[in-house]
Amino acid sequence: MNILVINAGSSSLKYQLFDMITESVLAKGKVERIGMETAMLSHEPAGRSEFREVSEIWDHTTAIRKVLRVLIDPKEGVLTSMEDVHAVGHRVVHGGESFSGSVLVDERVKAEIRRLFDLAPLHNPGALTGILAVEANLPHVPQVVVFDTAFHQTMPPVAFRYAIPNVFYKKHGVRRYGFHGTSHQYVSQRAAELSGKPIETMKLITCHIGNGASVTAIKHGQSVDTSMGMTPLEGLMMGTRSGDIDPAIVPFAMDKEDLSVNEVNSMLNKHSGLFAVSGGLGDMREVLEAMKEGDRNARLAFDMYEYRLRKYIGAYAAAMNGFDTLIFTAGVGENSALLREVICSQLSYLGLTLDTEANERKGGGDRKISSPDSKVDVWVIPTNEELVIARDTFREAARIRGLSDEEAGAVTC
Ligand SMILES: Nc1ncnc2c1ncn2[C@@H]1O[C@H](COP(=O)(O)OP(=O)(O)O)[C@@H](O)[C@H]1O
Ligand SMILES: CC(=O)OP(=O)(O)O
Ligand SMILES: [Mg+2]
Repeated sequence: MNILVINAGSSSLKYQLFDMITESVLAKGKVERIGMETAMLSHEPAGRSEFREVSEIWDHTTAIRKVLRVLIDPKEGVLTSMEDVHAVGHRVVHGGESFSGSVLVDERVKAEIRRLFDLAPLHNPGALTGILAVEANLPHVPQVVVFDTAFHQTMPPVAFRYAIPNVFYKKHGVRRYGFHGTSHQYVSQRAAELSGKPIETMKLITCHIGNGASVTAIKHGQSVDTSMGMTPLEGLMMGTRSGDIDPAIVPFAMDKEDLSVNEVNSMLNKHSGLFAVSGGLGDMREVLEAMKEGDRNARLAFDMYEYRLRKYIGAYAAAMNGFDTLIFTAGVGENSALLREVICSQLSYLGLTLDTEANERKGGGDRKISSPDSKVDVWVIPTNEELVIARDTFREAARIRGLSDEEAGAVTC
């Protein structure tokens, strides 16, 4: 069975095609700058060189059509016909309180994703457009949605409620939802597998540190608290997002700088974080480079970023009465040995000791970076949200066909 996984943003769309017999990636790629004359498709068939094409792509329906075409292209493609796409899985950022797991797309699911546009205006509209575009191009193929919020639905009210009047929760769904759930779940399960311990006995803190960044406390396999909130703005300092601030700053800034709701939202989501403190560098690689050259603003940005993450780790240690496993994942977490080292050097009060050589060793893959006598195991585990989406989609697609996983893996039409 071949599963196409789609992660649709507002102006871009990433995809991966999996063969579920071997869980191997047959091709992956992305369409960027959707809605412009210079939209670009980059397509990477496994083991072959990347193919790029610039053209006008005005909407997601056309973008998906382009992706399907390149997948069956005689030269660049990896499939013989569109019939070879057996199911499609989508990443949807916000599932609200309605979804605690992945579901097959139907009219109710689409309506619910639409209803949640207000809570995730940057993410949910693109996802729904992606679903409708697949429907238009592949009308008979089952589609499954996997929500960033689903894994965090196990959080107790003490973690998910805000201390503001009830009406906001009851009437408008104002509460902590948490995001990156697919990634937090994947790396925690992977750490349990690699350690040979049942996850039901473990207390983990998972740090997903990419462009967007969040930390999660996972007790016995369940998310019990996480740093992102009603939207992906709360919590850690990020590339261009502020993370936690005094809420009184919002009306203050609106008043003093005469900002509208949209402007203040944009200020906090797109012009804050590393970008604001460093003076224009929103990418951690640029911040690290500038720091090396002695740039003091970049240094402060890095120090704040690290300090805030370390405070969350301390908070979640308190929330779970200790923890046994710390995981770093996503772009910064997987690649910045410096960030990991600075954080871990300040966690020695927990009996945590780093194997500095293992921490600095280059090369991807899952790796333990704590020393053998450390009281807390520290892992770097590359995240793989697409694989989780493919697995969930596979399971749902097999279920509706009444097939076992083994029978479903062998499906070729
Ligand atoms: N070698 C590296 N060292 C430090 N940071 C890195 C490195 N490679 C990538 N990053 C950072 O990872 C971030 C992007 O992470 P990623 O997980 O790909 O983000 P997203 O999926 O949210 O777009 C960027 O800030 C980038 O600078
Ligand atoms: C939810 C979220 O912040 O996602 P991303 O990190 O992909 O922006
Ligand atoms: Mg990401």
